[in-house]
Amino acid sequence: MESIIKRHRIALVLAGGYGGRMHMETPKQFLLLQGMPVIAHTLKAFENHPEIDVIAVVCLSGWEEYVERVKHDFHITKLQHIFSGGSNSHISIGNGIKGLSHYYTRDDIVLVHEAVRPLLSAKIISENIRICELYGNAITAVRDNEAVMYTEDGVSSYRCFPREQMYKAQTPHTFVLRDLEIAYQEAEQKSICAQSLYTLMAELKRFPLYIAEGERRNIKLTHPEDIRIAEALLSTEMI
Ligand SMILES: C[C@](O)(CO)[C@H](O)COP(=O)(O)O
Repeated sequence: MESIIKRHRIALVLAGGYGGRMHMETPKQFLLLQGMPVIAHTLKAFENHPEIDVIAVVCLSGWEEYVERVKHDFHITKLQHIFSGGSNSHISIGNGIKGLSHYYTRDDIVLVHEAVRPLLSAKIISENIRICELYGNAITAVRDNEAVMYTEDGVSSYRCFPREQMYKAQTPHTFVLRDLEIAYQEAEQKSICAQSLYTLMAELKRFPLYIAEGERRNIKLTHPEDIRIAEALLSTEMI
């Protein structure tokens, strides 16, 4: 009889940054949002999703105990690994991939998500898994609703892109572990330090990248006003 090996679906949550643009002492992934740490909202989204088996966090140095406390206080039972963050997101993702490679097989699926996108929905997680299982990868993205101006000097623009063809990348970015390992090996050989996993994969051009429908509310907390926007979005959910 043919043996059926179950593929793990792993959420790799990135919480390794300082969030300088937020101008707060506390890194933005640990700020409170409706009385609950931002990262707790994010971890809950994965914890509550039936298709996610394991959660791993890439954590800013010195905040590991805080994450352990969040795990305990908010009953994040799927959180099984905390890996060290690096000095930028490229290195942090690399640390996460190396860490996961010790425990999981190369066919397992990894959803790489920024802790500072706490309004992640179950629908986006399901869509990432569906698209990745169908095509081999998934990048969460939303259609753009504004014109995009291309500029080289930040002063003038001579080029625009058709709006219908523009999408904004969000996270999760979902890949099989094998492709993540290969991409990071190649990045190391070519000394590439990418801004995000999406930009790395786009630059390497190893395969097409497939869109998983995102949501406008899946915002990334970057600037102080984003906290108020997220609070407002969360309170509309409760009505
Ligand atoms: C990954 C990302 O959120 C996709 O839009 C974005 O590239 C991250 O950018 P940041 O400069 O690291 O916040």
